[in-house]
Amino acid sequence: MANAYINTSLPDTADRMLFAVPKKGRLYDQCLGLLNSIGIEFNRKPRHDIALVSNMPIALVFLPAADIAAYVAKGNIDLGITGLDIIRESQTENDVAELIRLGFGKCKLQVQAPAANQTLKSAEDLVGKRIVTSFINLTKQRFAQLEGVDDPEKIKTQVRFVSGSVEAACGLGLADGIVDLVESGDTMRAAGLHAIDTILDTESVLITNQHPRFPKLAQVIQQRVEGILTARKFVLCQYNIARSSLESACLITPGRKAPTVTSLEQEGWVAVSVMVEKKLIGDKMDALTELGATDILVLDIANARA
Ligand SMILES: Nc1ncnc2c1ncn2[C@@H]1O[C@H](COP(=O)(O)OP(=O)(O)OP(=O)(O)O)[C@@H](O)[C@H]1O
Ligand SMILES: O=P(O)(O)OC[C@H]1O[C@H](OP(=O)(O)OP(=O)(O)O)[C@H](O)[C@@H]1O
Repeated sequence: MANAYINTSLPDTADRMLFAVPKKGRLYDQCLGLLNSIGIEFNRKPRHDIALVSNMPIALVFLPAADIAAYVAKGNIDLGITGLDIIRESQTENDVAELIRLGFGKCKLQVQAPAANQTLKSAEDLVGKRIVTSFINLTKQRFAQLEGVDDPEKIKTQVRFVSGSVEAACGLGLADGIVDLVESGDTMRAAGLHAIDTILDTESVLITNQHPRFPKLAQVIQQRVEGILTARKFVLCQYNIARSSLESACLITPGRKAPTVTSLEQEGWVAVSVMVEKKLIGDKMDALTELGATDILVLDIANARA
């Protein structure tokens, strides 16, 4: 019998790798920025959650971040970007392969309690009390540890699910403590809460299922992402140094593998070109200046490949 429901406005994704990215929320802008920097071109029509990539055999699928790990784990989707917190909460860590930590969406899953309550100083103080959270599984696992119980379903602490505005629960008298994501801490401070325990440090991750249908293409995406992350993490530092000081200079800037050294027209001097971690560059420049290096230049790296 013919398929009674054929939606001809849906793009044909047969023979394309399905790559899920968050459709909105905290990770959305950074994900789009990453897709752009790895050269993925697409045109997403308004209200459409599937977009065909024009320059690669990939279809992007825009999904709620909270669902992506489960789709990838089940094999419906080949590749995805989501938070580590979501992978752990949806208990999919054994069914997905973590390819790369992406360095954005960094925050902590914390137990928070009213700052004014002097009796709640650590997570142990909430054992047996009421907790509200969107992270039911991770919260139950943490309290099972604290209670010394093997089965998280058998804890005496009462853990209740809410889907958002978790921080309001204590003020409304619905909870003694909450478990939620914290980045700057502003949301919790505004709600009169403070951290008494950290359950997980999370960030966004590129994941694939254990049996990817397009392993070569997934590897290409992984390599491109790694290149962009390296480029963001390092700068290229160039300087001139007396050959007699080259050994000391190489100790200051050893590079990822080794510095490139070229001779200068000026007798006894060499030019050095080397990758340096961005966060260390100020200290390195100071040390090189002290050693007598001149013409120190620092250049951004647009892309990189090992
Ligand atoms: N404050 C934050 N700082 C950094 N990363 C965060 C923060 N809040 C959430 N994240 C990360 O982004 C992921 C998605 O969170 P987000 O709140 O955007 O979800 P959402 O799918 O938009 O849901 P919602 O319906 O609540 O908007 C989280 O699982 C976490 O990995
Ligand atoms: O420590 P902060 O920098 O204040 O960030 C923490 C807030 O960010 C997340 O929510 P989000 O703002 O994404 O909205 P949501 O409550 O709708 O999930 C989280 O649930 C906290 O409420």
